[in-house]
Amino acid sequence: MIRTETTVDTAVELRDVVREYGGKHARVRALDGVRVGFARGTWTAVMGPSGSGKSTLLHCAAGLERPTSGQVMLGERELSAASESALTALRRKEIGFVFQSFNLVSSLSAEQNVALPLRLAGSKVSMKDVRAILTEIGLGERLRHRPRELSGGQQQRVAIARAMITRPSVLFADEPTGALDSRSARTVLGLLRALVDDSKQTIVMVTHDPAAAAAADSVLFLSDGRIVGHLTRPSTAQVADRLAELEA
Ligand SMILES: Nc1ncnc2c1ncn2[C@@H]1O[C@H](COP(=O)(O)OP(=O)(O)OP(=O)(O)O)[C@@H](O)[C@H]1O
Repeated sequence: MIRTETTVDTAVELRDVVREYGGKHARVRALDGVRVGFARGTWTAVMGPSGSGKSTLLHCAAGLERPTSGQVMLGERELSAASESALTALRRKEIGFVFQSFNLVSSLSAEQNVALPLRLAGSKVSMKDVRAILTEIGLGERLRHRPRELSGGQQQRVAIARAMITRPSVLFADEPTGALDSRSARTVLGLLRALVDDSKQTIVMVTHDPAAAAAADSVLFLSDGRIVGHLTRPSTAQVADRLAELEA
């Protein structure tokens, strides 16, 4: 099995995960026996051609979808065997998710958006903590702004703060820089790097952008639902070359 680092402290592990879609006559095997462990405190990018299974891998690892067979372990707990209610609780407390399209609630301010996961989980909301995290990511002057009053990069930073407020054991990101200009993308990637280096956050990120992938600690390559390669601390050019080979 590929491990993203040699350490045995694995935050999420996929064991022989198969995910199929469709009925008997139009079956698609989106993941075809994926074995991988994501080490705690590391940042992994997942790349591959369109349709190679990247989003499916992320959704299975985050407990948003169940594998057809195989196991998904979040630390010691088997996500793939959890009941719906246990899964919902785990997703609220242990898993953070950031999307390409930010998915902020448009009627709520930045600070209300960040507080939302705590309210949903029925936890006590400390607005002091909410403001501290927004200030830390450079949005201390924008606490009361609604999403439409913020730039794309600022909205994505609010979305990251919202995902981090419950201190999840893993942060999953699906194309977090896909909708951003290159300067905002660099700011968001810098924020993710700081979370890994300073807070030992585990991040698993799907991206199409070789420069974003090169900001991670390692890059996994998928093709036809299988892991076909792994690079550690690659350059942007190395990532682009490997992707071009897979797309050829
Ligand atoms: N809900 C679904 N129903 C049927 N087929 C699906 C479904 N979701 C994904 N697939 C299929 O599974 C395969 C993998 O899809 P997935 O979205 O994981 O790929 P991807 O690598 O993320 O693609 P992209 O880069 O284009 O977003 C594709 O063939 C896709 O058509």
